Amino acid sequence: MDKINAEWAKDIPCRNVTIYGYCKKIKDGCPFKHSETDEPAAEIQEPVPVQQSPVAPVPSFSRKFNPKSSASFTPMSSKTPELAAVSSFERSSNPSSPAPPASIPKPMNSPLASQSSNASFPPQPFYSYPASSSNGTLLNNTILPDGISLHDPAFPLTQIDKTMLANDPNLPSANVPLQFSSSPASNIHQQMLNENNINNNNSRYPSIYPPPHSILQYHLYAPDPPPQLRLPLKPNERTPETLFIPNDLREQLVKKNLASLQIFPSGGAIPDIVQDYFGLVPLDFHQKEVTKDRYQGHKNSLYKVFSNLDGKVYILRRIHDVQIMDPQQIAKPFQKWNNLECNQIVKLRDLFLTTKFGDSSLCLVYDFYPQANSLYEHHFTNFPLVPITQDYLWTYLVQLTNAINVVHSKGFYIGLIDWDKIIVTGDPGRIKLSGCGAIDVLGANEELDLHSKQQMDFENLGQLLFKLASKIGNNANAKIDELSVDDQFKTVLQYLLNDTNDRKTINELSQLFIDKILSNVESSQGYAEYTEGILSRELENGRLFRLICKLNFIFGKIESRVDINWSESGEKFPIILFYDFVFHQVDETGKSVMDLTHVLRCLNKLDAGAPEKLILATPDEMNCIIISYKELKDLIDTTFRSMTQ
Ligand SMILES: Nc1ncnc2c1ncn2[C@@H]1O[C@H](COP(=O)(O)OP(=O)(O)OP(=O)(O)O)[C@@H](O)[C@H]1O
Repeated sequence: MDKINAEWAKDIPCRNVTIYGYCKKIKDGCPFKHSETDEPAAEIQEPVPVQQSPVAPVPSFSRKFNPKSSASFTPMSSKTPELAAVSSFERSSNPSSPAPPASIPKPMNSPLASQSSNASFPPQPFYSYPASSSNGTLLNNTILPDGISLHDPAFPLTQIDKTMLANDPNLPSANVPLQFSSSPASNIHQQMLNENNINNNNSRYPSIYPPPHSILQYHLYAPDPPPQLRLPLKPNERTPETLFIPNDLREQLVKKNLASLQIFPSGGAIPDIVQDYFGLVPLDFHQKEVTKDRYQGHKNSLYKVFSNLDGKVYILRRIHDVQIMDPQQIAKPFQKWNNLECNQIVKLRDLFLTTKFGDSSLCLVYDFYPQANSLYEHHFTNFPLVPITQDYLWTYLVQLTNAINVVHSKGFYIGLIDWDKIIVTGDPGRIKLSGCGAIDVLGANEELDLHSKQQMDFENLGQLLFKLASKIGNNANAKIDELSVDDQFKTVLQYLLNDTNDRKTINELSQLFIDKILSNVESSQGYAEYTEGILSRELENGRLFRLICKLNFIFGKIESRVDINWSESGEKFPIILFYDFVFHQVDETGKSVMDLTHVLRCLNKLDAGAPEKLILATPDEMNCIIISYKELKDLIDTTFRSMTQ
C-alpha cells in the first residue's frame, strides 16, 4: 500500500464507482481512475421508465445505479404488482415487451454488473431469499442460498437487502407465517418454493428441484491418500480425519442427502402433485420378481415424495385400484399406526384415497430413510454384499422382538414380517419394519381373531430368521438342527416355529436370549457415543467459518489500501496485524508456520472477546501494539457494521 506514490493506481478503475456509482473519496484525493462524469450519488437522476407497458412498468436506469443513496430504489415495489405477471423475467428482444428489471443489486454488497446499466440479471439468486416482514424484520430460521443465516448477528442485512425483501411482492408477506423446518433439506425446499414463485406465481409447487446450487458435490472432497502415499506426520501434526468427521461417514451422509434430493423428470404417467405431496420419484426399481400377494391382489408402487406441508421427504406407497366406501376403514388403521411410537417401525404419516393416478388409489405415506435397502437387498443382492452372520441374526431378533412387543402391547398385530419389508437404515444393523398398516386398511386376515393374528407374528418372525439362518453356510432346505448357527439360536427358532404352541409370549421368547438383548443395548450405546463424539468434533465449524468470513469481508479490501484508517498509524491497523498474527506466522528462519491449533485458539478467543492481551508486531518488528482480544473484537465488529450500513 504505497500511499505516497499512488501512480500505480491511476489506471485502475475505482471500485467505489463500480459498487456505489460514485466515489466519496474523490475529493480526498482517491488515486484510482474516475471518469469525468462521475458525480456524487445525490445528483443521480430518478430512474426513467423505458416505456409504459400495461403489463409491467419496469424502471430502467440511465446512469450507474446507486442503491444506497437512490431513494427511487424500488426493485419490486408494491406499486407495481403487475410485475409479478412477467413470468420468469426472461430477456426479450421484443421492443414492445417490458424490459427486465435492470440493475437489481446483488445481496451483501457484491459488485453490480454496472458496465451496462440496462443489463438484466438472472433473478434467481435475488429471489431465493426467504420472506421478510413488512418492517424488514426477518423470519426465524431463514437461510441464504449459501447457508448463511440471515438472522445471524455476524451478518446483519444491508439496507439494500431489507428494502428488497420488504418490497418484494414475490415473497410471501409477513402475515403469512412460513413454516420453516430446521432441516437443511426443507430450508432448501422453502428457498426453492420462493424461486418457483418467480417463474409462476399461480403455482404453489416448484418446477426445479433441487436448485442447481444446492446439489452437494461430495466427489469434490479430496479423499485421504492411500496409506503408502501418506506423509509421515510430525508429533504435533494431525490428519483432517482425526480432527473432523471421518471421510466414510461424511460420504455416507452426503449420499443420503443426495438421495433425499433426487428428482425425476416431471410429466409422463406420474402425476406432479398427489394431495399434499409433489416431486414423485419411483423407488421400487429392484429387479426381483414379485412372487407374493401382499395387498389382497392389488398392485403397488412406491415413490419418494416431498411434502408441501413441512418440506420433508417421505415415501408414498400407492396401492392400485382400491374401492373403499366406509371412511372408518381408513380412519381407524391410520389412528392406530400413526400414534405408534417404535424405533423399529417406519412411521405412517398420512393415509388417503386419491384419483390422481387415474384410478382410485390408496396412498400410505411413511417416513423416508435415504439409501435404505431391504434386508434381502442388503445381504443378498446389492453391491457390496454384506454377508449375513449370526451376530446380525441376534441383533435382528432383538429389534424385531421389540417391534412385536410394542405393537402387541397396543392391542394390534404387524401382519407382515418379511425380508422384503424390513429396511436397513444404518449401522450397526439397524432395521425397521416398513409398510405397516396397509393390510389393516385392506381388511386382510379378517377371519382371524386378534390372538391368532398376534401368534402369526411370532411365526412370521421365526420363518424370517430361519430363511436368514439357512443362508449362513448355504444350508438351503436344511432343518433347524442342521443350520450353521449355535444351539441357543436353534432353541429360539424351535420356539418360534413350534406349531403346537399357540400361546407364545414376548416374555417367554425374550428369556431365551436375554444375554443378547444386553449386548445389543451395549453396542447401540457404544454407537450412539461414537456418533456423538464425531458430532462434537464438528460443533464449532459453522461458528468459526462465519467468523473467518467476517474477517475476510473486511480484510484486504482495495479501498482500505488508500484509507488513512488502515495505515500504520490508523485505528484499523490492528486488524491487519491480527490477521497476519493468526494466519501468517513465521518461524525464526522466516518459514511459514501453519498451526491449526494456533488459528483455532486465536479465533475462539476473538469470538469470545477474551480480556487476554496479545502483542501484535509489524513484519519489520519496528512497531508493536498491545491489544486485548476484546478490543480487537469490538474493532472488527464496528468495522464490519460500518461496511454493512
Ligand atoms: N421407508 C423407506 N425409506 C426409504 N426407502 C425405502 C423405504 N421403504 C422401502 N424403501 C426402499 O424401497 C424398496 C422397495 O420397497 P417395497 O416395500 O416396495 O419392497 P417390495 O419388495 O417391492 O415390496 P412389494 O412386494 O410390496 O412391492 C426397498 O427395497 C427399499 O430400498
